[in-house]
Amino acid sequence: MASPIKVCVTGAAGQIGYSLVYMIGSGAVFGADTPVSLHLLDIPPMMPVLNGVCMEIADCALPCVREVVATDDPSVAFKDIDAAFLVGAMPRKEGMERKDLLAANVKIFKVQGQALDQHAKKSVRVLVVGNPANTNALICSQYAPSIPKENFSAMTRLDQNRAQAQIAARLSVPVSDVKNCIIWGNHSGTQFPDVRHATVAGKSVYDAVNDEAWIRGDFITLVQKRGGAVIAARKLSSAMSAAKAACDHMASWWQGTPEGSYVSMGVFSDGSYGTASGVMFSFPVTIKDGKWSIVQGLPIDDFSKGKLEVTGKELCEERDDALAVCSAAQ
Ligand SMILES: NC(=O)c1ccc[n+]([C@@H]2O[C@H](COP(=O)([O-])OP(=O)(O)OC[C@H]3O[C@@H](n4cnc5c(N)ncnc54)[C@H](O)[C@@H]3O)[C@@H](O)[C@H]2O)c1
Ligand SMILES: O=C(O)CC[C@H](O)C(=O)O
Repeated sequence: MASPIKVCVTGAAGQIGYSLVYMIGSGAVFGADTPVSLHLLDIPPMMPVLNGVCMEIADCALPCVREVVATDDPSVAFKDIDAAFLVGAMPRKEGMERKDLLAANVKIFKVQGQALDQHAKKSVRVLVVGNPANTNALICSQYAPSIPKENFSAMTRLDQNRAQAQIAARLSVPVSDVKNCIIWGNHSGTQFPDVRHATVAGKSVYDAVNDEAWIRGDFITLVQKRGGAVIAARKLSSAMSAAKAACDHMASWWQGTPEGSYVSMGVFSDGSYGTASGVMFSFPVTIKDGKWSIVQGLPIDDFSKGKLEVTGKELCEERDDALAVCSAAQ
């Protein structure tokens, strides 16, 4: 076995953390032959709970787990790490607005950006899960200027998984047959789940579904509102599916995308497809040797263009609000 890679999970005592640390420890992300050193961060009042999580990790007897570091100190948690899952943040509860969440959470990502800048490897790959994920990833990157901005990403893989699962259910096929559903823009109610270029067992999803009104209507709304529907049902934010998606995202980033497949990731926008630049916009990407590239040249019709504009506008507004919160906090 190679030497362990250092993987940090923040919010490790929380709901998503509980599923995520097991999945990482089981080898599902970095490979069954890759040993990991788990760096688990949470806030001081959660240390007893985190201690219980550590006990359970030990009791899982996972061959990949070589070391567990549990701490409330970001300088310890981020020391020389290769990969970070930034989950630690407040989830939205029923009745809470997105703006309330932004004000509460964005400051965490400023502080963690600064800590990553000082303590992590410059090659660290950072996945932001905590909401508002795209804008938190932007702020984190902004406060970590010594780390390339390409090393920061936001999670929209849960939305992609949700979209692919809905298409599979509609067509009564295994979800593994459905590929290349795209999530454009923000991980929010303005995201654009797009199946124009998706395939089912190699054929066009659009043709197989053969119902444009559904694809442009109920399907989009269902995916956009799925997180809220889970909160309404569970009285808690999605956790198992979020942890699975975080693993899928990091596994794609680490291991690359298969030929002909792409995945959706919130990444620093260069203005591709006429989108807002300077925000973390979710695009279809391919990944090779640890580097993502935005898939270029997909035809975009007027309907899609309108959707890209709406979600891009929201991301610009969130960025401006977040920067105001961060400068007020100085
Ligand atoms: N991007 C997505 O698709 C997606 C999906 C689901 C949930 N989320 C978001 O993930 C976040 C976590 O959700 P959860 O259900 O696990 O919440 P949770 O409340 O169960 O757990 C969050 C954990 O983060 C910890 N925490 C808070 N501030 C911290 C800090 N500064 N440093 C380290 N840890 C800190 C808390 O103590 C808690 O243990 C929320 O913001 C939620 O909205 C995102
Ligand atoms: O707060 C929300 O509405 C969504 C929570 C989470 O990001 C999800 O998608 O399940």
